[in-house]
Amino acid sequence: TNTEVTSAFSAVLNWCKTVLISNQPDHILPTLSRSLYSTKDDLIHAVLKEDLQETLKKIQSNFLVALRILKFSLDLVQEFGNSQNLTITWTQEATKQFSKIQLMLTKAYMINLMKLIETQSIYNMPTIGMISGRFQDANFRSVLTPGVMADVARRALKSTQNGDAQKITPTFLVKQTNAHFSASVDWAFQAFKHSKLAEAKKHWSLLLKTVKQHDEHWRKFADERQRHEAIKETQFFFNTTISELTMNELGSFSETHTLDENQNRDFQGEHFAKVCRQSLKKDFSMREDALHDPDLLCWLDDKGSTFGRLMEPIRVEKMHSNPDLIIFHNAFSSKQCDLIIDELEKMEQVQFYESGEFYGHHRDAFSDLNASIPTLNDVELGGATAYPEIGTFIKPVKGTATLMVNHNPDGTIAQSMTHGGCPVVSGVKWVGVKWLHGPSKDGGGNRINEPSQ
Ligand SMILES: O=C(O)CCC(=O)C(=O)O
Ligand SMILES: [Fe+2]
Repeated sequence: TNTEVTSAFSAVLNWCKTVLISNQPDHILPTLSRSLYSTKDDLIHAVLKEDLQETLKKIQSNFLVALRILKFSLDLVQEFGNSQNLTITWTQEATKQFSKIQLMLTKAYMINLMKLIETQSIYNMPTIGMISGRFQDANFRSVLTPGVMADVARRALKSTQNGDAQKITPTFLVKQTNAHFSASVDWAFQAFKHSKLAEAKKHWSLLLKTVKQHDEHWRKFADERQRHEAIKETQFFFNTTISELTMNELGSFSETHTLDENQNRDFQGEHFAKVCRQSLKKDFSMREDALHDPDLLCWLDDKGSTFGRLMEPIRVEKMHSNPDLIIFHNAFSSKQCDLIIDELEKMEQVQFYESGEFYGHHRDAFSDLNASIPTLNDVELGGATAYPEIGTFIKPVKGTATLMVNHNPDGTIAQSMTHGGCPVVSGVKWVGVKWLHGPSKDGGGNRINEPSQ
């Protein structure tokens, strides 16, 4: 929840109000208004009319902005407050809230850092490939901002220059960035403050330069074995440290973030990563040996009508037999996809991923049901569904639906249908998950057409 942000903000506003009502010196107001509003009039209007919804929304959606405002206000109190003799309570309150928010930020920051590190490990991808084009987003969200990226890169580079490049493991990065947390936030502030294009570009090119240098070192040390070790280390650190932080320091902020058990990086985890890496490079979804497998075929499905045959037959691709894994390439129109997102969201049957988010390899829990996974948008980069046992992947293309038969004919869960969502690198991913009774269970009610020669 955003209770802390809201009450911290109310504390700031109460102070503003007192300042305004008690006719404070004119030079306080422009400074104050810069932190929240573009003009002094805006500030006076908002505070006196108590028309604060918009500002609250702005602040609640971005901890970095909230933190900046609070930090700024604290400076103001220190500078002008004592002479006004009205700040003791407010200062105490604001300081308390300020530190809470900072902790929340630390946690959000570390989670994002983990996403970055995991994504980089899975794809073995240079950082530079992960950050291009993301600056636009930086004003409104704290997910993988240039500040986070720059910090990772800066710390990695620094350790490289000190001659301990081997220490560039996720644990090292997390420890370092945690210790130097405030420095990285400052960097982010600079980026926000100078959000004019020219300034942004300057920051950006500095960042890119640093990142490039880091990547050269990353490549050197990124052989399979070392990454595998590094990921195990990360997981340990992540599970212990984050939950300690949450329990001991965040108090009422109770949401704990732990990695899904299924994301245990066993040998198959490396397969998952491998298939994800392939998916970034290739455009087709058919597995490598598919052309020689008589069971795997592509055909057009006319949905049982002449009209369907003429107008819009579905292109069907069979990726695996016994049990079946089948792609329906043009199952939905773009408009239908948009509607489906709305509908499934209400039923909580839609899965949403942002940059760095993924769903580790797993088997779906119901042995008697099949999964249909409609892809509801196009993803800029990443986000394929990987099948490590089969050694194939399905790219997320808007309007495609995958049918996955989750069970063997005897009803047991099919090992071969182990799957997971690869990290989204750029863009977002919406997929629906729909559970269906399949042909082998209900005797053919939903039978899909077999290819007709
Ligand atoms: O996001 C994906 O590609 C897969 C989603 C999935 O496997 C699930 O929701 O069970
Ligand atoms: Fe699944």
